[in-house]
Amino acid sequence: MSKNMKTVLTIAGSDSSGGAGIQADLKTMMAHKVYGMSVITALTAQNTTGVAGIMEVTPEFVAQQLDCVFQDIRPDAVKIGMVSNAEIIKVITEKLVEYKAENIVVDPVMVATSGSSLMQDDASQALRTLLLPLADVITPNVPEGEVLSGLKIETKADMLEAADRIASAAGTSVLLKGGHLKDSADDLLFMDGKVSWFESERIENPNTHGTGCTLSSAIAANLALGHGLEESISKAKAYITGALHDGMDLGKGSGPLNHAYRIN
Ligand SMILES: Nc1ncnc2c1ncn2[C@@H]1O[C@H](COP(=O)(O)OP(=O)(O)O)[C@@H](O)[C@H]1O
Ligand SMILES: Cc1ncc(COP(=O)(O)OP(=O)(O)O)c(N)n1
Repeated sequence: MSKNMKTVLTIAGSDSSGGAGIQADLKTMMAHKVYGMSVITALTAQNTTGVAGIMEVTPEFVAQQLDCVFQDIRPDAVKIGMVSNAEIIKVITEKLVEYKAENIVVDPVMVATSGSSLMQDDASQALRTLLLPLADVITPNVPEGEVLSGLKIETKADMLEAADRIASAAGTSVLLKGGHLKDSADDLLFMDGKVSWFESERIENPNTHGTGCTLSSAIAANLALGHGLEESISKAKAYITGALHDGMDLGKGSGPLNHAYRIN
């Protein structure tokens, strides 16, 4: 019996194709040998070609799931992904405060790479004012970074300005991911006014479904394992790069990653 098992909770949407959302999060946690738990905010009918439908869970049932988790197995870290409306964001915020949750990673999921919206328009304000300030780190991609900063992001210099702005507004660390830029796949951490780049080669692989979910879950898993934020990001970046390199090819569109890629 392992008494030292670390635990991570994902609060996110379900992806029926298993490449993003809750399914990607739990697979990533398993690959990191931490115990994964899930609070589901929405069901999506989706595959590698896009999102066909969304069924939201009621805020009351999200609260009930959170109570069940926190009153029994306390998570060492929490990852938050798809939270599609303001009421769900409000209830998650209240519960995280009530239970004094630690090591919170928020991936501000707004639009899937396939183009489908995963957040209602009125939720953006609740995200900014309620949830983002609670996070230890938030992990926007370039389009999300543009919405949160109000700036166009085309270069690494733009990334720096946008991350600075988002960090000041939310009062937390920001990992701005560079996967949507053309020439690099470098991610920028803005933490306490300090800038760190996490660099990797750009891998020519069209199968990138769920990269953001996977990265944020890997960061949460590493935080739960006791690593600091920079080390957790560095390890998560190595994991995502390895999984992309693995070259698994499933489905008719942008396929999922091999989450079982071996971690050193
Ligand atoms: N083609 C690629 N080659 C290498 N790393 C990539 C590539 N695409 C994305 N990544 C990495 O995957 C992670 C997720 O990034 P990104 O694709 O920007 O987020 P999202 O999936 O939220 O849109 C980041 O660490 C990013 O640098
Ligand atoms: C249920 C669900 N949650 C999040 C996403 C978005 O996943 P992400 O890793 O940010 O990026 P893409 O898969 O869109 O590249 C999703 N599709 N479904």
